Amino acid sequence: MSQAWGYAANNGPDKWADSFPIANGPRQSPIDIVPGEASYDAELKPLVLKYDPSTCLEILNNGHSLQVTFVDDTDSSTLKDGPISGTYRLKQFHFHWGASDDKGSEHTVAGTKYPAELHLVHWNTKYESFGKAASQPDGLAVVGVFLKIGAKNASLQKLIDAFESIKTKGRQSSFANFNPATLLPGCLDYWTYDGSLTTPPLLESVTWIVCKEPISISSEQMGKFRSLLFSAEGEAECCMVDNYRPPQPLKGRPVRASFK
Ligand SMILES: Cc1ccc(O)c(S)c1
Ligand SMILES: [Zn+2]
Repeated sequence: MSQAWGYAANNGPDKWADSFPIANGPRQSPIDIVPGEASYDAELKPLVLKYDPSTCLEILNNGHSLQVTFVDDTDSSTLKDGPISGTYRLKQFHFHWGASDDKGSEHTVAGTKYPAELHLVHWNTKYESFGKAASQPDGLAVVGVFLKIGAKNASLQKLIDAFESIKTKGRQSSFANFNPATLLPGCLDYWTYDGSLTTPPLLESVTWIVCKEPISISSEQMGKFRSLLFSAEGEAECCMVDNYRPPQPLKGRPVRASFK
């Protein structure tokens, strides 16, 4: 794949293995989660998420998704317990979504696709940085939250209100005092398994924590996500949609549930 990776026919998920052979590795993500085949693990702890809104730094269009980035030089915004050991710091969150409401999530639940999926990316502080952690098998922990069409979401609206300033690839703007905890569902029951980044370099360093309960997004708000562009200013406009990787082979991995 001579050109940069993306989600088009010529550079999308089916082509990623050309430049990133790990795409066919043993612990790739996302997966289809089959609740009846997940095993309840009574030893799994509740998630402990502590987020400090003052660590929120900026919102950006990186050409693949919209991303909100956090200051991660202290343990102000962290994930602990759940299936992980130690302390993982929040680095960023971003989304994956579809061109229509019948697709867009990366993980699926017994084959069901949600219109979008939120990823909260955390790195293990036993390593000195996100970059170092990202290459370690226990380096990252990503909390996945499904989005379901329903009531308008006031927390997502705060992100959407900034979209005009990040419409095109490479645009970023300051984004302060946002509390990512407001994007979490009320119930934090989850499935967990060992996987990877879902975008190149597809590093197999992620402990996935996928929440069972979705959060809501209205149809109008979903339309605003689809108004963002993959393309940079001055390029032919290409709507940022279908920026999701389809489920990958489980290859014998156990999927555990924190709930009965
Ligand atoms: C670190 C990171 C970057 C992009 C992603 O889609 C995910 S899932 C994780
Ligand atoms: Zn992601």
